[in-house]
Amino acid sequence: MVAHEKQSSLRSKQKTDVTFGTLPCQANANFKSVFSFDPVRGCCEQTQARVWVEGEAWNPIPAGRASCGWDLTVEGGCLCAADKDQLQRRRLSGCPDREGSQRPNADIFKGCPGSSRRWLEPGRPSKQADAIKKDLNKSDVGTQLYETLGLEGEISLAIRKLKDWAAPRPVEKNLLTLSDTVYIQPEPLGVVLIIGAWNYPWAVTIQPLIGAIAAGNAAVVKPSEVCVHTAKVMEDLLPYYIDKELYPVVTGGVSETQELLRQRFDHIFYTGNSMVGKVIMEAAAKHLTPVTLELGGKSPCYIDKNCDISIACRRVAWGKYTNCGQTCIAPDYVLCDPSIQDQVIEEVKKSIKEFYTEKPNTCPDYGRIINQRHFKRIMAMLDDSTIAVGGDNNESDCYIAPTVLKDVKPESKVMQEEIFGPLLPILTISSLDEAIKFINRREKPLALYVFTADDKVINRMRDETSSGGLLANDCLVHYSVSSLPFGGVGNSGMGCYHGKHTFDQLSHLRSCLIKKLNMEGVNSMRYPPHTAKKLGWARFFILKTADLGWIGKVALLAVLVVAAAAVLQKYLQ
Ligand SMILES: NC(=O)c1ccc[n+]([C@@H]2O[C@H](COP(=O)([O-])OP(=O)(O)OC[C@H]3O[C@@H](n4cnc5c(N)ncnc54)[C@H](O)[C@@H]3O)[C@@H](O)[C@H]2O)c1
Ligand SMILES: CCCCCCCC=O
Repeated sequence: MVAHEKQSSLRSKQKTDVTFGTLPCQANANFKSVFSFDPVRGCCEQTQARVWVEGEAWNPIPAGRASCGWDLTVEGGCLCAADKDQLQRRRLSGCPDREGSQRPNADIFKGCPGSSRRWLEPGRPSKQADAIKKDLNKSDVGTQLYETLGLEGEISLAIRKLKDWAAPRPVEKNLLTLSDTVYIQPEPLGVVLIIGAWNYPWAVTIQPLIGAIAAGNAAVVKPSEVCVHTAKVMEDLLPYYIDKELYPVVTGGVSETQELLRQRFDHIFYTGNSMVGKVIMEAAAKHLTPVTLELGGKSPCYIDKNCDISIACRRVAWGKYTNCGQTCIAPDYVLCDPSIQDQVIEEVKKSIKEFYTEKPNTCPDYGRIINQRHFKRIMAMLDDSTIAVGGDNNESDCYIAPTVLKDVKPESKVMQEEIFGPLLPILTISSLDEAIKFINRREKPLALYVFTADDKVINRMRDETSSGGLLANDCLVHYSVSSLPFGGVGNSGMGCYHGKHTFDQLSHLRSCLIKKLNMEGVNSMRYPPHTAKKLGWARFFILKTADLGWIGKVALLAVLVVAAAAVLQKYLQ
């Protein structure tokens, strides 16, 4: 189905919302507002679905009825519907350890039918790699290295850790709640809209999806239309491996995305540029929908005089020219002392040759600019700068050679926006202080790179600047560490993901305090009539004991128990 047909079918389904009364088991039942449910375990008691049966009020779906229908609703409209029994059967088969497990459940990633894992298995003829070759000239190995390897890692991490992530998380208590059970219970948000970008189309679109599924959400996946071939393959392949009713792929461009954005979701996870990020946030605000914005910007790279320039430049060249510079965390520009500029140029040049040969245009590991619009945008940045290395290009092939620009001025074109292409401007500054000032005068970047042998320089950079991530003596690799929250700050984004961070980002961390109905005496200090004496006790319990350590609290509790026992004994005599 082409994009606009799909959209209009979605729209027409939305209109039928409240009269969606064709459930197999109960013809007179209608659904509304289904946002919070457990698609992995299919636990109907926890759904917030409401069912209306003639002559009755809207009620939470009771177990018997829920088993006949399953509905994902956006803003009072039905986005897609599936038979829940069928989903359940599909998930259960081939997943022997599922019995009694916690929700959500990692089985969806294991060898179950519908598993998202098999399409990532290396060695399979890969439609993804073919498509991505056409879109960005990424090699098969490059696609595995930069796109799918990380996804495999995330899936296997989710399989290993999901039980822990989803389990109740006990928290520290104060003295007043010492006998209560106090914990955080992660729960699914509902339906997540994932809007992907084109530069690493699998990585940035599927990685949030893994976390969304792990956290027990349904998700609408909207790949970037800019990577034409990959979007098509994603649309074709995903429903084959994971449930299309719970994780539908919606393809299309700006108007389709805007149509999606008019709907109500429980979270929007957007990856792309900061300008569109504002559009997303504005649309989300209409429904008070929380957003994760994975944006970009100009990530600075400071090369200190005091470092191995050759190694630094090899790492910078790798970070810059991978995927032809179209990486959100690519070092955008270099700041260095004038005395090392020529050496930096020479070393980057050497690395370009080492990685991509004398003729990068014939090297299978060197990518292409995504399209001619971006080609023209990048080429226009060269107008007022001096090329030190590279500069060759071919519009028909969207080829721009790895390029280094020297003596670049802050006001030059290449410094006005994120480059997102294979141009490396070098700007000379006279000191670390000046570098820090330069960075702080601009928007907070997604990544900040510092190359130095001096820990003090690293510490100063860390303490006196702000950025999504900070890397010393390397580029890009923080992206591959699942335990690090990946995301921007300020203009480079909000929210974060990877590993458990995605799970948390796409869960509601629900505060739970479970008290027993006994020990009412302890509560008297908060009940009216309020008195100074009661306030004094409240102050003591809440404030004074806050600083006590674990042992202190137990000791205090023991004293209080003994005192209470003494009082009680005296009272009973
Ligand atoms: N932080 C990250 O993880 C990360 C990863 C990749 C890319 N990026 C950033 O993304 C940018 C490049 O991506 P892009 O923005 O060119 O990607 P893009 O053009 O593919 O746009 C991203 C998504 O936004 C949608 N979109 C575009 N215009 C829209 C509009 N007016 N209204 C609603 N939706 C719209 C597109 O359909 C697409 O799905 C760079 O700034 C890069 O740094 C960030
Ligand atoms: C290990 C490098 C992977 C880089 C992926 C970056 C995604 C953003 O553009």
